[in-house]
Amino acid sequence: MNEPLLSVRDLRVTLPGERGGALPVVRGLSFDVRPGEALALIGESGAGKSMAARAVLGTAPYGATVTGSVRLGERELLGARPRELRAVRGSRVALIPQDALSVLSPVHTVGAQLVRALRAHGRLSPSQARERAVAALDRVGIPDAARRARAYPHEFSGGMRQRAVIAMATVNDPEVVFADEPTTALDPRTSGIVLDLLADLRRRTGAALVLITHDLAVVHGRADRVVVAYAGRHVESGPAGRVLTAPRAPYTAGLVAAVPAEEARDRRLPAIGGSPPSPAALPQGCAFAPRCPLADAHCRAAAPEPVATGASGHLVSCHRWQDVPIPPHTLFSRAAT
Ligand SMILES: Nc1ncnc2c1ncn2[C@@H]1O[C@H](COP(=O)(O)OP(=O)(O)OP(=O)(O)O)[C@@H](O)[C@H]1O
Repeated sequence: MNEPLLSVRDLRVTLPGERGGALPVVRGLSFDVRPGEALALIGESGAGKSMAARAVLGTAPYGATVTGSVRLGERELLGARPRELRAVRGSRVALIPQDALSVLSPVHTVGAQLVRALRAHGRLSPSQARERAVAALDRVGIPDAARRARAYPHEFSGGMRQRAVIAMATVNDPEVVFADEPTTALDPRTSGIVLDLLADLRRRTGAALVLITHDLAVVHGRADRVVVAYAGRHVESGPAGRVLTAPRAPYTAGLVAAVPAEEARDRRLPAIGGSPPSPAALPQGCAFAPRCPLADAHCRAAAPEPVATGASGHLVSCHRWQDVPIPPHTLFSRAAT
């Protein structure tokens, strides 16, 4: 098995809350990213996925407390000097943020912005940088790249702008690319094109991809491994084929059950009732217990730690994982009736 390229251990992010309180938004998340793999980080809105990615890249918001360990190869990134982090960011680890379009400045041409990103990390002459910028646009499928490099972002369509943002993130050939909900602003057809593009770039450059999403439909066939998070904690992780077809955590089972099967699109989808807790009002014990059909007194008292299910690399954080039925979606269809 490949050694991890990026190793995140017991990552905790606490934000300052109103009136001096503290909001624990990431609460001890651990995961590895292996060279060249596609890892999906899944969970509903508010699970702490974006905050975890920002903490890994050293861009957590002002006032956040970040603890744990983020190792890139031999290098510890948590606590590294800002200069050192800036050198790593963009060149070895890159983020396509959720509000990706804000990455592009409206007052500079797309090409000029790519040239700037290239020259920030490499010793390139202006003409070499221009050539690489055009190649980066070409690589993400922007037609007539040399001409389009001279255009401003507002002259691009939504799908083309998203491609330009991907070109910005990957222009320095990073080893790991985090893509945070890369398709939320796009129509289904453009979403498919952008996801295929990310997969294609991964194959061509050998970069690992961390796909952050709340949408399991996006993950199917596009991830080697998955990590499911809830209220800032690990729920389940392992090979995608295993976790998505035989989930052992009730929460994952609920997410899987809510994805329409190709052959049964008109079937009423069972959904997990309720909504995730606010970081300001986390329940005691397992944070999912208030929504879980299997929760018992032990679940409400003690938060579960990850345990191995026995299947290779498959971990689950649930006291009741052995009681999750097969097929798992019956857990929520039963609860819904
Ligand atoms: N700047 C901030 N100040 C205070 N709370 C924040 C801030 N940013 C995020 N949060 C809170 O932190 C928690 C985790 O947010 P995060 O954006 O990481 O979730 P997520 O899983 O990525 O979901 P989404 O896809 O909706 O962004 C949420 O409860 C959110 O309200």
